[in-house]
Amino acid sequence: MATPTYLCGSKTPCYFSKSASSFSRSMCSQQQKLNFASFGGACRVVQCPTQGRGRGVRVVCNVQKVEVLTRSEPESQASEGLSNQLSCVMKFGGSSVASAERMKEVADLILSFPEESPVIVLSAMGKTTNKLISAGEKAASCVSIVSEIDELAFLKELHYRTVEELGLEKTLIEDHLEKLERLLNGISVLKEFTPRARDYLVSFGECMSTRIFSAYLNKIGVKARQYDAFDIGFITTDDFTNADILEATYPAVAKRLNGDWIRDPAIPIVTGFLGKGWRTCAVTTLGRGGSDLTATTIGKALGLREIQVWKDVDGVLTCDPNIYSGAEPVPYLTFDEAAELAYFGAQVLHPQSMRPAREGDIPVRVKNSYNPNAPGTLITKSRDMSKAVLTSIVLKRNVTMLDIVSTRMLGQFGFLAKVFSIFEDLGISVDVVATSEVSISLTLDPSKLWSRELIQQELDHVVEELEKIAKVNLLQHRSIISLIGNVQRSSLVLEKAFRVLRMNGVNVQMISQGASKVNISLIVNDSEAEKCVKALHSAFFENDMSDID
Ligand SMILES: Nc1ncnc2c1ncn2[C@@H]1O[C@H](COP(=O)(O)OP(=O)(O)O)[C@@H](O)[C@H]1O
Ligand SMILES: N[C@@H](CC(=O)OP(=O)(O)O)C(=O)O
Repeated sequence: MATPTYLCGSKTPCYFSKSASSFSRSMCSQQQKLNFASFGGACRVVQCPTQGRGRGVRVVCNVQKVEVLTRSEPESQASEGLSNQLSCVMKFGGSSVASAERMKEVADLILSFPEESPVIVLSAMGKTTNKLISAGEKAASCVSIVSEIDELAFLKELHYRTVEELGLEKTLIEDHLEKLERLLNGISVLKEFTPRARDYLVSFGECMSTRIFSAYLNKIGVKARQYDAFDIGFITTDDFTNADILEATYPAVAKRLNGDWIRDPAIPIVTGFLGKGWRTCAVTTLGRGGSDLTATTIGKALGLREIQVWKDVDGVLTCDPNIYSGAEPVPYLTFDEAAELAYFGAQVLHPQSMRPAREGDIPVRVKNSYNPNAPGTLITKSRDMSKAVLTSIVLKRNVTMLDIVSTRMLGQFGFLAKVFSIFEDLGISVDVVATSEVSISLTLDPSKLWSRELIQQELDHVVEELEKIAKVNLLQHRSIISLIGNVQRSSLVLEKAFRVLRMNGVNVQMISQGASKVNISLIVNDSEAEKCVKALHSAFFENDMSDID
């Protein structure tokens, strides 16, 4: 490690200043090489202890110009360099905090924005949530000796190794891992894995990742404070595995985070994905990928300047990179576009996450924690649509479609109302709809069905109820291809899309372009869907568009 040269040529390290928020370089007489008590590659507001004006001189470094010489052990008053207001949210998903190495990189990344006082939202490490769910399923079904469940051993090893590699105490997560094992034992005895137990079980992932990361920041001298979302006012419905945030959350979260920040500034490290059911007071989860929603909720609650969601891709892409590796980042999106995209299956954002951001009118930036210099995607209320045709193609697989034809003659009224009241009574949400006076084609939202794991019984029941008033044709294994873009130019989009589909021998079974100004949905067979997405991507994003412009 290079020998540090301290601020103003001092032989002792510089101290972090109290409440310094402005830079007064002129106060520092010597402009030589500075070490601003850097941590993790970033520099912060510091105080010069030896400079002529004595302690209390406030200096904010210009990060670009500062040469970082050491990762010095900082002084206890590190947090005092933080500004007097929280400024943004930075959410890091599981892929961003999958290992000790990644956590160090994320810490460096956060500290490379010294002008920010962020709220950090973290997901569970890597695939922890999946592992917890399969551990719960095994405990409930086949395995009687819980300690033999592979996933439990994996999670223990991952978390203890991470703690060790970060130079932290095992005790930090020991309690959680012991409690986790006891919980799995309970599930194994009962042979029952209810949605409520499932939410409590998966909460261990975020509870541990945030404790580890917060302890690491404190270790490197950045004052941080861990929060469990269910303890700081994230109040939700009691819909375990898919809970909705309730309004009371916003003032409660703002009061807690702002209050603590004003009293004793420390970077808040909040568990993503989790809440507390308002009736049951039990831990709930916000649906898979729900940490994005935690981030936007905090952004709105605190009225922050920006919400950043850090992923493992260069932003929202023109299609799922797992379907087509040539997908390109989309630089700008509106909240409406992003919401449709997420709702119709783009895994990159949680379907509900745009709502708080839109309500609070807070820009959301999707960035790549593996490639921070990539510009990412900026999501705002509006953007220049004059040149926009198609923004992104989204695929939602394994969708169930229903063709419902009234058994009565033409001219009857109330048919649509009757059909939809059946769905309402059964609590099933409908995705895409196309209607005539006597027939309806629609698709059912699979996530709603999956989350309650009642797929077949529920479908049978739906059909049974509908058959009282109509002929019903149930079609499974369908896909929705959503063309997200400028529906003001729908004729162009449709002309090109249908030409591509015809050339690929694909028949569209249903089409919907409704009130949404940004989405045209096409239903095709699951087996043809990927081929369609690739062909559409190639036609819209890789070929010359002049023939349709
Ligand atoms: N249109 C899309 N744009 C970007 N990523 C997408 C898209 N569709 C699917 N994905 C997938 O979403 C992943 C990122 O979302 P997610 O796994 O929730 O990230 P994280 O765990 O970091 O929050 C990407 O790795 C990519 O495979
Ligand atoms: N850990 C949760 C919540 C989440 O948001 O995760 P990620 O940000 O890694 O998608 C999940 O896997 O669903």
